[in-house]
Amino acid sequence: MADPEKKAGAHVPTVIADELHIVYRVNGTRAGKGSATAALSRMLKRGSDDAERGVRKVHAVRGVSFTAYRGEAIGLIGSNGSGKSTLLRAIAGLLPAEKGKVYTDGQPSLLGVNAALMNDLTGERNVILGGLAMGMSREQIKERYQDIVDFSGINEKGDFITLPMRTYSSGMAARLRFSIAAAKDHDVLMIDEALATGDRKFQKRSEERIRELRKEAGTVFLVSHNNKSIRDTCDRVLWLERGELRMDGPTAEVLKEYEKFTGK
Ligand SMILES: Nc1ncnc2c1ncn2[C@@H]1O[C@H](COP(=O)(O)OP(=O)(O)OP(=O)(O)O)[C@@H](O)[C@H]1O
Repeated sequence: MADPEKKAGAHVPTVIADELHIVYRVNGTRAGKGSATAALSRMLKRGSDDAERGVRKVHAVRGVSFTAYRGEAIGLIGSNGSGKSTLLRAIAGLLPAEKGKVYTDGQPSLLGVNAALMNDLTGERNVILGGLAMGMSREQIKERYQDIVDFSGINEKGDFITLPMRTYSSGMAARLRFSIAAAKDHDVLMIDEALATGDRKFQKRSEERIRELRKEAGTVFLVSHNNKSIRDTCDRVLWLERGELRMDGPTAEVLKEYEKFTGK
């Protein structure tokens, strides 16, 4: 349950990014990349600089700073490859900062379209696993199990929850992932494009749940290319372009500029 004291306190920071830089290192970008001799020569060159060893750097996030507060729903927008998913993964603690820092209050949860559930296990087992992975107790999961299944709508077209997840369509799998993640009250919940995958009816339900999660005093980040989803759920938007924060402000203002930029 959300802490009522935290709830009452307006402007409590939950995530602070301070001049954050994220750099990916990609191995094997020189000729003969896959061969054993290339691997051996890389090992022998240990200690020399990255470029010599055939390591390419991708500077995905460049000096991003912002502070997110409790009760905010923040949209992350920007063209393909602008660094949105990278920024979320860094906030979740899945990627190290090259320079700068991320501070978070509580454990942020990242819900991606690719969030790892086990394809060979049934939906039912995945609900339990996912719940345990988020730190819920078996009793809490039992209590919320039916709500999760009902919310996902997986059983609307037959008893699919007892079938392995590999038999689900991509939309059904995304719905189940969202439903599992949304069953818990998160301090910081980050959603990567999950809404775009469900059908319109499910999108509406998810948007409703995002609004509830915000009321429960958490902070929600939503990455989406769907400006309507952003408009309907977020009150603040961060616009990234080429890894830099181009604009940070109220949804209407930022979307207006972004739509000018994309020519819509
Ligand atoms: N694992 C990785 N290794 C190397 N480079 C990566 C990796 N993942 C992403 N990148 C690079 O980092 C940059 C930012 O990618 P990111 O996925 O964060 O963008 P995005 O804004 O989420 O894009 P999209 O809207 O297409 O999902 C891109 O240049 C991409 O090529």
